[in-house]
Amino acid sequence: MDLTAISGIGEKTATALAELDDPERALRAGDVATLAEAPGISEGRAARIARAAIRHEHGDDGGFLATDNAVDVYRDVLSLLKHRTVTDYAGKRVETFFPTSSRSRIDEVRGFVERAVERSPDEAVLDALGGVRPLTSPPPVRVRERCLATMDAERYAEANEAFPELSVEVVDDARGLAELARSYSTVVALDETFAGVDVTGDVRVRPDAFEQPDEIVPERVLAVFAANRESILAAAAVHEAAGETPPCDLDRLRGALDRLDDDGTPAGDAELDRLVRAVDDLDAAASTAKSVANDRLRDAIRERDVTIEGTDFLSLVEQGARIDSLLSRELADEYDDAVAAARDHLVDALALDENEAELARRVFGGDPTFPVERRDDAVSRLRTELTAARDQRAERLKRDLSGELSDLRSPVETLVRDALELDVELAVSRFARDFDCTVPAFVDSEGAGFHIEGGRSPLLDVPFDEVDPVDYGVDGVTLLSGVNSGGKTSTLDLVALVVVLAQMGFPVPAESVRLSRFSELHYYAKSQGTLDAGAFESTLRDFAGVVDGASDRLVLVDELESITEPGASAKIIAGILEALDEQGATAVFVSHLASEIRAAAAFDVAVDGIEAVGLVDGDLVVNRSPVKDHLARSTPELIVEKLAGDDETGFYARLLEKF
Ligand SMILES: Nc1ncnc2c1ncn2[C@@H]1O[C@H](COP(=O)(O)OP(=O)(O)OP(=O)(O)O)[C@@H](O)[C@H]1O
Repeated sequence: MDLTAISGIGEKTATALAELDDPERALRAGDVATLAEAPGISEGRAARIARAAIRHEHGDDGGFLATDNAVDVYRDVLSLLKHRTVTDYAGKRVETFFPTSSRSRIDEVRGFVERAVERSPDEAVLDALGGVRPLTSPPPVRVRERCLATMDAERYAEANEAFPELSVEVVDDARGLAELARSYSTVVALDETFAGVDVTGDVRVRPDAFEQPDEIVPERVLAVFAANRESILAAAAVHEAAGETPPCDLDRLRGALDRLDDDGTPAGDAELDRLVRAVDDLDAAASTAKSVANDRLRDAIRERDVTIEGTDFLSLVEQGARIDSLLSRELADEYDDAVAAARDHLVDALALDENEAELARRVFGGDPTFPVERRDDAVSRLRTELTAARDQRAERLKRDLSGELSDLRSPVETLVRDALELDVELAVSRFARDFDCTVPAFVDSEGAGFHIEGGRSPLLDVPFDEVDPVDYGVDGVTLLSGVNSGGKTSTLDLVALVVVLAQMGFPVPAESVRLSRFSELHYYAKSQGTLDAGAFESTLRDFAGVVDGASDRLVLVDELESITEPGASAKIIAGILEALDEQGATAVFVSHLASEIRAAAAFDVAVDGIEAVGLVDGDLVVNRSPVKDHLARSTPELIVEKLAGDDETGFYARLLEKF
């Protein structure tokens, strides 16, 4: 697939996406998390790219939301959905849903929604979702004790690229390998030619290194799991709380994570802990052991009477012989005791095993001296042994653990991705439940318009459970009249909302809805007062676009008359309605000038009305559902009618006749 064929994806983005394992799948699935793993692609950008790819696949030109006000309605829908997501991921992912005229796209989303609304939002699941994030790749960890070796310059470059964690060295022959083995704990030779070469040290010949990177650098997979531990555990908790079958054994996964430290090193191994401590404490323990020996020997000397023969005394005084010579003769047992105490201390303090204890014993002993000295060469030999044992143990544990985690890597990717997707599905399900939604029915015949029963907009400025259900249906071109504050604007908003949701493939907040699959939505909200000549001209230009273009459009316009003086407005609106009628568009124009427009129009314009059923304590009681083919009485008319009721002068009756 040529990614640059998708509008909005340039060469640079296509190159970044090509770094992913399967960019086409991620694009098709709207998998924002995977797309955002491409270098330099944020989640927001990933959502836009996914949207562009979906449009491309379904042949959608992106023109459905034809006006700013239509876009605003879509934005409102997105925020209702986002409000019901838990993770940032799902917040971005819902942006991959958009209204369209493409039947295949609408059907695709309806399939997804059908599954989603089956989900019952459960507090425990929502809680667990709070800890789930898309998996991240930590920066490469530098591994100093291992290197790669090759004789081939090309392989050298490849290895540098594929293994940023390791040094890569060029060698000429087996001798080169042997030299490297003296500086590194492990040397991994990449060339087949080294197979069978006998070199001292830990040298492994792995021509398959590029296919098995986790075996060569077990730190890599360990780092991924350490960096994403919380998210992985949260995703596991989500599966359990939701009763979903996880893609791997969760106890095994948790067991493996328990054996991993936050810094990506193996944890919970008593033997490794012992060796780490022994290396760290070796110097301090050797010094303490020396003090133990000297304290003991000093005490012994203090308590002893030493008899010295005259010849010995003379040789001490005359020849400068050392007092130590007396030690071996007079205090040999005490010296041995002191040395034994030092050795025991060292072995106990470092919890050394049999072989290590053997080396530790060499740290003290030899010819008696006072004070007792430690043998630094023996300490350093012991250190070398302990360090090698520690590194080998760590390496083996790393390899074992990374082998186990490598097997879990792909199931864990699925585990986290499924948990994040569940968040999206739950948001859709909560939306559908919160607003008592139903699945709308598309009517295939052109010009079928829309028919809403029991529609309730969650965007109104009253709590949702106080919204009066509205029934309204229109095919063709219609004027919507009605009392002030009767709900005309709210009705247009409801129609726009229902159509946007339906054409996203989503359920709608109504008892039932039938509608055309509209090609475009043109929504013009009420303008703020009379426009100056320039703004008026540009509005008229806009409407030239509205009346010219794709058929089967839905045009919703709120009180266009306010753009200029009433007389001119009525004529202009009548002209626009005529053009829309000729095109077979579905249109609702809210207006207080219904009679005037009707009189100016060359065809029989339908007029619906939102009627006040009366005045109670000065407040209008309104039937929010427009009455078909009915010019609603205006608020002034109602008030005059009320005054005429108890009128003795005849003045109000006279006014009433004017209506
Ligand atoms: N279906 C409804 N259920 C409950 N309240 C509603 C409903 N529709 C409208 N309202 C309330 O009536 C108020 C006025 O509605 P709206 O602005 O739609 O009336 P309007 O007929 O367009 O008014 P105007 O003629 O002044 O432009 C809304 O702010 C809302 O509080």
